[in-house]
Amino acid sequence: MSIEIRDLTVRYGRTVAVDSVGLDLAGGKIYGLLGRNGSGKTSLLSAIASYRKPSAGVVLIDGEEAYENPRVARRTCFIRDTLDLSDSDRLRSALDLAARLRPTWDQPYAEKLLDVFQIDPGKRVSALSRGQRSAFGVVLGLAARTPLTILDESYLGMDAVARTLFYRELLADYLEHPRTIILSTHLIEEVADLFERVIIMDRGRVIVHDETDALRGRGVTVTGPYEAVTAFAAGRVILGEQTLGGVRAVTLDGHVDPGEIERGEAAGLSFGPIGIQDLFVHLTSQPLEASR
Ligand SMILES: Nc1ncnc2c1ncn2[C@@H]1O[C@H](COP(=O)(O)OP(=O)(O)OP(=O)(O)O)[C@@H](O)[C@H]1O
Repeated sequence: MSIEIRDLTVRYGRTVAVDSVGLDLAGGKIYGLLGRNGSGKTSLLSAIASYRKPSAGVVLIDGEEAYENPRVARRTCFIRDTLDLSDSDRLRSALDLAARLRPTWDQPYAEKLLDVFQIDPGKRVSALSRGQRSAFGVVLGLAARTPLTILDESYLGMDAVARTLFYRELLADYLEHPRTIILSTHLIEEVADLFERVIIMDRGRVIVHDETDALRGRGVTVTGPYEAVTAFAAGRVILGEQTLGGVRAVTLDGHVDPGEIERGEAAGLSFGPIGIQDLFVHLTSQPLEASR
């Protein structure tokens, strides 16, 4: 399902959680949504999933306004850490309800996932550990097979084995049943290979929306004699820097041509890539004035 977001604002009283966001998401891809605590990820996802009425702006899903639209709701699944279940619910009845609500629900796949995550559906929600709760959310999200599936920090509390199983299942099921999946996370490097595109939020705004591969090639570190590094960095966007004695290291935003790297190396500079995690940290740790 494709998503068009126009001028979307979500406010809580005087707090602006999502600030005039515009975003076009083509269908059939896995998107990673990154952002620091409080940057507005859950608020944006809640508006996309129609869990929250936009304060201003609109979300269109396959061209239809999403809010209070039953056709869109049936085809959308939003899993957040509260699970939207009461503690006394048995997992079996939550699965039955999910099956009734979603025409795309796949019960045999749900049973398989319960096995994979070793969850007993006879238990009550209150009897689940933190990681099992998250895993149950993943079961509900993946087995729903909805054309739009949104998983908000679904890995919370899961151990490394459970997370690996989650990523493996997500990718395998997506390849068999392509759909639009949005995954919010703080574990950037761990899941970056899953995402086709990455969206980065900072203080209510979308500051990056790009192919994951393009982001991997964005940004470079340059290290070498102070004067040579300074000359190379002139006119470029510096995201971070360190100086030790006569040696300066800078992290630059943007692409650097191979020819420039060759000339830089001849001048005694060394170049290195920066990972998506580092790029994220640099882009989202700028002071307010610098980021606007
Ligand atoms: N129900 C609410 N009432 C008042 N303010 C809220 C509410 N929910 C979120 N906020 C505020 O809106 C802003 C964005 O919060 P949001 O939960 O969308 O961020 P987030 O990126 O999902 O954060 P995290 O990574 O910590 O989960 C924050 O300043 C938060 O305090």
